[in-house]
Amino acid sequence: MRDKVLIVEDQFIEANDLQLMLEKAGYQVTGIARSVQQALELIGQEKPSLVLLDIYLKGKLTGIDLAKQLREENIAFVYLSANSNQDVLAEAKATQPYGFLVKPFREKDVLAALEIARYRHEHSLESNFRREAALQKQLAGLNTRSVSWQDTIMKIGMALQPYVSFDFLRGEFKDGDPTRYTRGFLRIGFNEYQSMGVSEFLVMTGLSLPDYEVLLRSDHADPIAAVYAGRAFEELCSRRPLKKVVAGYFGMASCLSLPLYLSGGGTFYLSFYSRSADTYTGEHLTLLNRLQQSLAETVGGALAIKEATKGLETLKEVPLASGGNSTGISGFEGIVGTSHRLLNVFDSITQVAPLDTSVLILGESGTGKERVAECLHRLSPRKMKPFIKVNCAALPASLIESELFGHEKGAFTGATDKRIGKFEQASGGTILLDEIGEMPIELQVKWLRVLQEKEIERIGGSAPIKVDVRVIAATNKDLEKEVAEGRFRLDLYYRLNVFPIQLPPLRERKDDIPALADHFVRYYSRKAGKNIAGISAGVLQELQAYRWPGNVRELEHIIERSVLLTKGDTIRDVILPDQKESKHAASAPRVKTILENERDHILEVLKQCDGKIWGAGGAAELLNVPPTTLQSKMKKLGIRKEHMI
Ligand SMILES: Nc1ncnc2c1ncn2[C@@H]1O[C@H](COP(=O)(O)OP(=O)(O)OP(=O)(O)O)[C@@H](O)[C@H]1O
Repeated sequence: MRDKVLIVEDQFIEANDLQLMLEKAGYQVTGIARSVQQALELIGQEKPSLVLLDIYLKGKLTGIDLAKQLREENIAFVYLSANSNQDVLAEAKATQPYGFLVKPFREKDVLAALEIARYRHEHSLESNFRREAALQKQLAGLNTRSVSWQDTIMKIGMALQPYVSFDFLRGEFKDGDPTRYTRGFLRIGFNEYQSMGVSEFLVMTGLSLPDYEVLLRSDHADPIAAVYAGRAFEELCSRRPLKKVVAGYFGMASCLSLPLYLSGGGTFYLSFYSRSADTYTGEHLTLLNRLQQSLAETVGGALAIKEATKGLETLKEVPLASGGNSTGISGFEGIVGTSHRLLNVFDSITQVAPLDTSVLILGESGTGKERVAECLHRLSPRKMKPFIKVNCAALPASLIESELFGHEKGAFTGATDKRIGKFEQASGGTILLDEIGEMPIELQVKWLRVLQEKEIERIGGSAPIKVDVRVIAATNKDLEKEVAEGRFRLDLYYRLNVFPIQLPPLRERKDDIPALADHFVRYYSRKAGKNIAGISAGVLQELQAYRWPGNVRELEHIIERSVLLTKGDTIRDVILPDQKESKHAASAPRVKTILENERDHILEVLKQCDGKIWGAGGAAELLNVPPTTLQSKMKKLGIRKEHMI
């Protein structure tokens, strides 16, 4: 069946050119609309599968207004735009388009954009269906019979968390006594929540019961599900002071409210709050609206049980986290931290790990992208199969192809044997393409074919080989910028970007620094055979004030170094790059070279080991390199025995 495309464009000539172009390529054009109004009429008559959408149109409404509606109706759309200002582009991007074409465009750009849009739409639809089915199953399987109503709300919240992420969830039954059936759940770990009834809420927020009751009476809930972010959230808080208390006390920045109409009468409200302003979108509303009935049945059942078993509540309060040192969550081993930004990453991992979808991990260098890729593999049904890593930046362009796809014997000079490429080695498992932004542009087109057709061809091979591999790509580059500058193919970017996971830089999750520092102190202290218990409060303050351009990797190196230099049982001094520069500023304004730093580091370790290189407690062991390597490095760096004392 031919794909149906609607063109929404007020420039007559451009719209006609597009129509000719599309029809020539085999698309069926369902019409040309010059305004949002006209577009809606045409969609009403015949639903297109794709819309090409200009931002500026005739009439008051813009393409961005129409885009919001298209999202709700699940119709894919690609923006056509002349160079617009940043604000308009940001607003357009927030509607999550399936592509962007900047005028003037060539025919092949239009056709490629439509292809990509269709692919992405099918994939997101497919994964949405799978997600929703999984969630429905989980909700239906909730055992609400033997637990209290609070436990039921908590279980619902936990089941929804990967899909509708929240840092605070409030459930309340508004009809009748306002202090009954009200519960808040503050997220304090991946699967840990502090449950609070009205009295705990009052203690925490410092409100008196009479004040609370006054606030409750003026708190008129929404009759339909709604999302509030940015100015709308501020406005909501000014209208509804109870929301303001939650936002102010727990630091929330957006909210999604969902009324559940219970069959036994009355309405139960679920309010999801997030510390990030951009958490909730129309897609969350669509999902929750579809789940509304089953949620209402589950909650209604739980409240009815409560009536029948008054006094039999068994909710176990989850204690507040005591600044734990690791997530302790199975599958996330090795990833330390419980900041809300990191918990959101865990939610995304939980959501996508079991599927076969490609994942693109984005984040600055040292934020833990490789760790996340390992988790995705470990939590997937492919966990018993290989996990193969390829660092695209470390391979010379001439070798990448044979490294990835392998070669036949005699394929080129020097190919004396057949070689199985990394892709085939990962068969049945997962391949991580690290530093994907460095992949040479000539190879990108081959890679695109592999993703599309799931088959590879060895160099010198005569036939393609089918392979079943899940692809995870990672980069610290801004791929959209790379695309704009012609270094990365747009089509490959869209193929990879089906499920992006953005890792926050360490400076945006400083609450994780104490746990990370503690983790590294214990690890390196054990490794060096020392007995260092922790770091002083002053050092911790310095660590929290620093900006961490090198992220967790930099923190790890600094702690490792401090462990080696510390004599007592507590780290009381730490040399951070800025500090080091300013300490040396007066006497030596020159910045040290990497080799000089390496020399200093080796010397410090050698001094600490009294010049011992080999064996237990020797410098080679502490530096985790073979003794022969250390000796040749020392020679190269001009380190001699007399320097060590
Ligand atoms: N949350 C974390 N908990 C514990 N260790 C971490 C965490 N995040 C990163 N690390 C450690 O920091 C170092 C860098 O992590 P990783 O190699 O995964 O980063 P990356 O983002 O892939 O970096 P690059 O872009 O430079 O390849 C590793 O030693 C890793 O173990």
